[in-house]
Amino acid sequence: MSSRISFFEVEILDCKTMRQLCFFDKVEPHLTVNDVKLMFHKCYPQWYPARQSIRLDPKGRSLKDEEILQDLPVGTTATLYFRDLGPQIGWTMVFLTEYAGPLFVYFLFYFRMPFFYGLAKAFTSSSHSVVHLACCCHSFHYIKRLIETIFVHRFSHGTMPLRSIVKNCFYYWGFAAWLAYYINHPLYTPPSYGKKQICLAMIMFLICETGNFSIHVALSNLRQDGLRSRRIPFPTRNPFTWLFFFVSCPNYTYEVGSWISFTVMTQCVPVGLFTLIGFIQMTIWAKEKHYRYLKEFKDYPRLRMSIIPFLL
Ligand SMILES: CCCCCCCCCCCCC/C=C/C(=O)SCCNC(=O)CCNC(=O)[C@H](O)C(C)(C)COP(=O)(O)OP(=O)(O)OC[C@H]1O[C@@H](n2cnc3c(N)ncnc32)[C@H](O)[C@@H]1OP(=O)(O)O
Ligand SMILES: NC(=O)C1=CN([C@@H]2O[C@H](COP(=O)(O)OP(=O)(O)OC[C@H]3O[C@@H](n4cnc5c(N)ncnc54)[C@H](OP(=O)(O)O)[C@@H]3O)[C@@H](O)[C@H]2O)C=CC1
Repeated sequence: MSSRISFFEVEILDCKTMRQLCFFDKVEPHLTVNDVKLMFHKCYPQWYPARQSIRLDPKGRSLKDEEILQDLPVGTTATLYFRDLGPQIGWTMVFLTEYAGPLFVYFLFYFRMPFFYGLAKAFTSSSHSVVHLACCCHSFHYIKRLIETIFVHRFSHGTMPLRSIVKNCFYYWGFAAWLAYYINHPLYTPPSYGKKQICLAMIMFLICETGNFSIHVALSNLRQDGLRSRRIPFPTRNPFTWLFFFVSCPNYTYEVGSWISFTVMTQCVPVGLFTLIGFIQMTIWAKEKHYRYLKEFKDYPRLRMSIIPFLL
């Protein structure tokens, strides 16, 4: 550590080419990585801070914005490496686009706009109660996600890569249209076991939605002090969070549960496919997150799996 140095010299090299991009002398030691990013941004206006990854090692981890220069293991001349993360989009914008889209798309089919099922069926309504129930559940799910995005989540990164939003929107918007087309189709047939199947699925759906919400609140509470670091989440007094005893990402477990319930309720193949792809993606993320917890926290509870208790 270089706590006795009065000023630093900071050079920033390109991660890939090792070319020097800029050099600052007389940099105050108490400045943070974020301050360095702002200085770098002045030299390169196209690379705003959220687009920058600043590292000590070209292949190492990105430094956190709040890390202080004098606490870094560097000499009087700090050599930092820059990587362009590509265009970024704010989280709130991302989620609003991702979740408002399916909500809107679904209604187009529910209200049977003239161009979907022909003019004769335009603006007619299904005689099956499950179709209306499915619309309520689908809308409830995405309205809940919108509310959580605005009022519950506390994200660590300010932004997300633009490419991710394209992928996510393709998935959400595309599937919303596909499954809404079949569920609201005039020839749609209700589930084989009728009311029993629908009621059971509805109860499961509500349990999973409540569970998912409870986990989001528990995760958000881990950052009540305003710090953006990751901590070990533990079960709280809310029984829905007790799934933390068994898995690292119970919010994903509940999310998959909601979509399985919706599949059972509607008995519709595209919904099942949507659920399967979501499950695969969430399993990949849950495993990555689980291994990161194990690496980062030596006292991480050993009983936990990634997404499915005792299995996966
Ligand atoms: C009919 C239609 C069919 C379609 C079929 C398509 C199938 C597609 C399936 C897709 C399913 C998606 C469903 C998703 C639904 C959701 O709602 S998910 C909720 C939204 N969340 C996301 O989309 C996750 C996006 N998040 C990320 O991409 C990452 O969190 C992150 C922003 C990239 C940060 O990663 P994280 O692991 O948290 O951080 P690090 O460990 O620090 O970094 C890992 C590497 O990523 C680089 N990086 C970090 N931040 C950014 C950034 N803002 N932009 C770009 N890159 C970033 C970082 O430098 C690391 O890279 P390396 O240095 O190379 O290791
Ligand atoms: N239908 C589908 O296919 C999918 C649906 N989803 C839904 O979207 C929701 C959000 O997804 P996603 O963002 O991937 O979920 P995460 O669990 O990764 O994150 C949820 C929130 O909690 C924060 N967080 C997570 N872990 C910790 C921790 N250990 N300490 C402190 N804060 C933490 C995150 O911050 P940060 O990560 O910024 O640090 C973020 O704000 C899911 O729960 C699910 O309901 C998600 C994926 C696919």
